[in-house]
Amino acid sequence: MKQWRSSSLGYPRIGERREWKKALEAFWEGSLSENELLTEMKEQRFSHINKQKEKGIDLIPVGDFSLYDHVLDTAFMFGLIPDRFKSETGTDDLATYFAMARGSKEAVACEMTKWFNTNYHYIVPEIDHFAPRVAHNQLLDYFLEAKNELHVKTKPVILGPLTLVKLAKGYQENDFASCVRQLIPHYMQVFKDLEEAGAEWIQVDEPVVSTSISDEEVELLKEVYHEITSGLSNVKLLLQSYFEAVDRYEEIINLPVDGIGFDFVHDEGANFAQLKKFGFPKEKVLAAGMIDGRNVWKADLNDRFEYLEKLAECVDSDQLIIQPSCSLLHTPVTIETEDSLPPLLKGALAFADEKLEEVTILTKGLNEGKASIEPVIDDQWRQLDALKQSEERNRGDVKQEVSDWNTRTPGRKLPYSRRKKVHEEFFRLPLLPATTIGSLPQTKEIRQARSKWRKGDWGNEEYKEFIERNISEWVSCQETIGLDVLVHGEFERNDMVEFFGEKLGGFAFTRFGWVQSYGSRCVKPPVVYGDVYWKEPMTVEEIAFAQSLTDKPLKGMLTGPVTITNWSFVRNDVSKFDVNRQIALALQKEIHALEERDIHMIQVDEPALREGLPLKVEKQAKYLAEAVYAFKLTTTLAKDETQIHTHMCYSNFNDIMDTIDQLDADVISIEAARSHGGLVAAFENDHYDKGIGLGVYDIHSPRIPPVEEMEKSITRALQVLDPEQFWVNPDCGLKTRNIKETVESLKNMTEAARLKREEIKLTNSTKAR
Ligand SMILES: CN1c2c(nc(N)[nH]c2=O)NC[C@@H]1CNc1ccc(C(=O)N[C@@H](CCC(=O)N[C@@H](CCC(=O)N[C@@H](CCC(=O)O)C(=O)O)C(=O)O)C(=O)O)cc1
Ligand SMILES: N[C@@H](CCS)C(=O)O
Ligand SMILES: [Zn+2]
Repeated sequence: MKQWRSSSLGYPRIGERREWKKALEAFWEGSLSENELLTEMKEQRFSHINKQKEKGIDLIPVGDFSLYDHVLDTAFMFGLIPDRFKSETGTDDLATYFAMARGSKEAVACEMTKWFNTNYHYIVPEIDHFAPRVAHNQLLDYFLEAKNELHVKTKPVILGPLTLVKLAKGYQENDFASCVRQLIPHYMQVFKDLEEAGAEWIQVDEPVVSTSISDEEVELLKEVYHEITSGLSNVKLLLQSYFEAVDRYEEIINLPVDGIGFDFVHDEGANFAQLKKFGFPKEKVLAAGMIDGRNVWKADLNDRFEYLEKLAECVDSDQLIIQPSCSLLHTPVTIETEDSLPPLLKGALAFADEKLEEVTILTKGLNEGKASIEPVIDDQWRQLDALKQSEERNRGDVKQEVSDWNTRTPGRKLPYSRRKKVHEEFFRLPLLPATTIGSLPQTKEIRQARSKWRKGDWGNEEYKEFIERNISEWVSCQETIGLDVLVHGEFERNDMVEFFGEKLGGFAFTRFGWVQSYGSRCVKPPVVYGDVYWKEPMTVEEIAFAQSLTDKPLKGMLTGPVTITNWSFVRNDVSKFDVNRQIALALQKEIHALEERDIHMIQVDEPALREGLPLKVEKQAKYLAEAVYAFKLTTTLAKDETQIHTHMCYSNFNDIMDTIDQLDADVISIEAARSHGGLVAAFENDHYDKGIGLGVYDIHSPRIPPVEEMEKSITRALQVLDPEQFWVNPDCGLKTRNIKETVESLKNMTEAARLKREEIKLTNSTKAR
């Protein structure tokens, strides 16, 4: 008699061949009708359910699928539609939904930001005139279609009210509880509908419980779940946490819900330690996240099984559900189609489908006894062990170099105050130098050219010529626009991380290993499977070529060690900090190679530095110290005249100002346009003295910002920053913008810089008189 059950928290949306992305983009371009889109999406939803069923998953989710983003779905379902999107055609139509995500002619899109410490971006709900309602119970539709057409009783998944409000903006901090309370009746309505439709379990995701939460929030959790569950009779609620150990275990396990889901992978043993110490309520179901939902490695099934046996001792039979640690949104779909990976590596990999198989294997082991899964355990262990023993994972030279640095303190030779003088002399830049962040439009033509080259339709020479033609055109375009520091445009790069992954030793890259980054945009994180080392110059040819075309300084472009680590799938047999250091040493050599070719302004991008900040406050200092160490290790050997830039975006930086300072970069460009002066305010209390470019326009929007708007933003920044330290630049790279938008916006930006420069000179000369 079967006792234990398997479950899935969420399945990747994008499809094995990114069918989801392609359908969405075809719809936005107008080549697919709304009906065709919805039909195609339904087919995909069904295929995900069927696949999970075939894998043997007992509790299959619905509501994890989305037409853009699940946070947006939840906000939309509860009618949280900002006034600017309220169209004549009705507020809950598809056009409104996509306008919130992507903007429209009439209204700028909702903000987008990082989903906890992942590289997935969600649409930030806006709570302005807060009047929640159930606009449309989409979850019920999903549940019913699966029940009626596939005869599968699924498990609806929804983002819980505390997390929804926590992730939203537009309310005062002390209105948090009131906003959550106002949502309760509407959540209850959604749950009641599902109950009536026959749902057995509803998974309510409350990942906020895995962050550092306050006493008031814990009290609110109790109140909310007490009220919600008191209105339900048959359907069971499972409160799901992930990405870390829960912060307040004792209180969480006593919430009046029927089951609690824990992450037993990313908790560093803390969930289990608390479970041992405080026990687990007999009447509740423990949903155990046993398989890592965020990496791509096969699990050591023996270890996982023994762990499960220990858990099984703590709960009654029938009370344990086995599942991945989080939604599989963060992993590629399947390893099956990867035909060009080294066999040693492929044998050790598991993507979403394979992870679900691991879940069902563990479940089988519990139900039928370990002997029933012993052959799989052994086979999997052999494959992992072969990789562990491989040369790639045991490079003495790399390990030695990292440990040699342990006795030295990385850092620039001269202090910033002296480097500044050297750089003034060396570059002779005007006041408020105007520059960009690195990438220029990655047009369809560029992507197609790369595709032809990869397929072998184009040879190396043809591709090189094509890239050089783009570089030449854009160098002269940047000169015409009047930018003071130029970039080569990153045309040769598919992605700022994957590109380096393809060139560094110890990395592998997949063919179809895509994961959703935001909306229809995907990334293909490279896999760090061995010790990382520099093989040969990776960026020098293109950058030196660009420099040869101009007398203006050319800013070389590298992706920093922390970002490469955070946006790759990293081996799990050593710490991420070790991987950071190995990558840093490889990049150190790239900086040297750039200097050898007379590139003396080098940007080391670290957009993912803030994103990787641990969710628990007590772990943050160590992470930040390691990030600073890796950055300094990368830049430590740079010559005095080399000006090191860095760039950060996609996060809120106010809380890591000290870290930013400690990086000791000569110049930082940082996203600021979307925070409407919020970041500038952070500098009011800070004594940041190095070069800084607070982004003066939002590159995510196709809108061309007028000169006056950017002038205002410079003026605002100069109220707290010295004109001597200020740089003028957009928020982030321009790869997703088209050529016209880019050129027009940059013209306006340089004009704003010029006008401001004139104004400052005039004021200074008046003062001097
Ligand atoms: C700065 N950002 C980044 C993040 N993470 C990264 N790893 N990289 C980043 O740059 N996180 C935070 C943000 C997220 N922002 C973005 C922005 C844009 C994209 C994006 O445009 N993704 C593309 C895929 C990019 C890519 O690798 N392109 C390949 C081509 C791949 C492809 O689709 N090939 C086609 C053939 C092409 C053709 O013939 O037209 C095929 O295989 O079928 C390349 O340029 O070579 C996307 O389309 O989603 C992502 C994150
Ligand atoms: N240099 C990169 C940084 C993106 S965060 C770019 O410009 O795209
Ligand atoms: Zn950026």
